[in-house]
Amino acid sequence: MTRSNAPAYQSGFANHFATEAVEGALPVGRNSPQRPALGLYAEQLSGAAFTAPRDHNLRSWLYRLRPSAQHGPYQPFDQGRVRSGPFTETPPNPNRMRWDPLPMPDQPTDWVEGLTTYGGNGDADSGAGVGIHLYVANRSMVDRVFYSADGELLIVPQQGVQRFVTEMGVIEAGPGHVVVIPRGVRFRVEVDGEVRGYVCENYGAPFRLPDLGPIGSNGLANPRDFETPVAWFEDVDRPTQCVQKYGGQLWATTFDHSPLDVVGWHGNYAPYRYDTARFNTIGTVSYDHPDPSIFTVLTSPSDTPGTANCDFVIFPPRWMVAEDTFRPPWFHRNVMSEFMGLIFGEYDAKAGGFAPGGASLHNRMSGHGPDQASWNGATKADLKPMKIENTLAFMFETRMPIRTTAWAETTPLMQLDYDDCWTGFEKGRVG
Ligand SMILES: O=C(O)Cc1cc(O)ccc1O
Ligand SMILES: [Fe+2]
Repeated sequence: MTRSNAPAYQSGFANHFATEAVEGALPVGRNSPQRPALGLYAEQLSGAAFTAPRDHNLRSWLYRLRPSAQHGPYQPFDQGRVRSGPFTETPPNPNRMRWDPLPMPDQPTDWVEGLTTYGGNGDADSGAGVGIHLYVANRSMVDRVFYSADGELLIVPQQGVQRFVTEMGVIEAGPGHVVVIPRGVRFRVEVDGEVRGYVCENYGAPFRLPDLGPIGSNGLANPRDFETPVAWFEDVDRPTQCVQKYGGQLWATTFDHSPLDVVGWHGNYAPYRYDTARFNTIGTVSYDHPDPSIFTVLTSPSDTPGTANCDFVIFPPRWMVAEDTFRPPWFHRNVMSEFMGLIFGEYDAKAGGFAPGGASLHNRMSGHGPDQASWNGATKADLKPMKIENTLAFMFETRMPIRTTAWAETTPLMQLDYDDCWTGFEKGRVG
């Protein structure tokens, strides 16, 4: 395997970048010259319809050692625990669910082999919904690359440093980072030990920054803090297996070379990472607990204004100063469905049971909120300014209910006693 040097990045969200690993690889003033420099092949990678409005149009031009078209037929590949929308393995289930952390593998396992689908909604073909996966791995992908034709991948590492060696450059990420790999972009994941993380496979509109409304022109995730790698390529003539997810199934073919051979590229369709430590968290400075939409990092809008196909929301370290307020998340029922994960620390609504690497699901209109221990603590707390520290939780919040896979409903990781964290609240006193 070729190891890249320390990755370098370009700053900005969905900028029109131009980057070349070898000087002169990029044509100047045109995209498709009669004979591209250095004998390279020009290829357009479209992430939006050609005719998408300009501010939604996503495409990049890649200049590569060999055309992407140079391969034989794809054959079905072992699905493992990967599933896809439409999710029909189990009937819709309104129950609140929580899972213990996905254990590290006891066999050598790479990122593709360790991918496990918990659930999702919508339908990959129709371009609406999400697939929700966790992954564990303890070895690098070797002579193997992966891509999803079904959706963009929002990856949330939870343990271990991981290198996403993509066609368009190398991204290093660990707990606290998020990585987005656009639909169709091929990559391998290199690891130095055990890693774990979460994936939102977004079948819908690509993630973008949320509007800020009255917040103004700065705040939440600032565009400058998104990092896209510079061009990087390898010139490797060993057979390389390319696994793709297409139409909900895994397929594989073998290239006679590494397809990570893009010498230069330009455009606004590219992978990126974001360090959540840079999130400008906004909250109340008076009273009440605001809706968690103020913590939205990225949103995949649907056709209904303000009603996301998926919002990616984080619960980062922050000051709590609200007066006369129950400060943790309130009890609530939500038309949107909420899948949560924990990167590190403790989540302020759950004093126990929600562990880093675990997950919870609160589907449409299911009652949830603080567990009893958190409620007890927060109702008695002395409301001095207080910092929630050393914690990072997140939520994939989506407009359609989430259906779980058969694996997720039957795994021993499922906490069958989850409901108990809300039993035993004393009745209100009216008499
Ligand atoms: O359910 C959860 O813990 C997520 C959540 C957090 C919050 O602060 C408000 C609403 C909400 O759904
Ligand atoms: Fe919630």
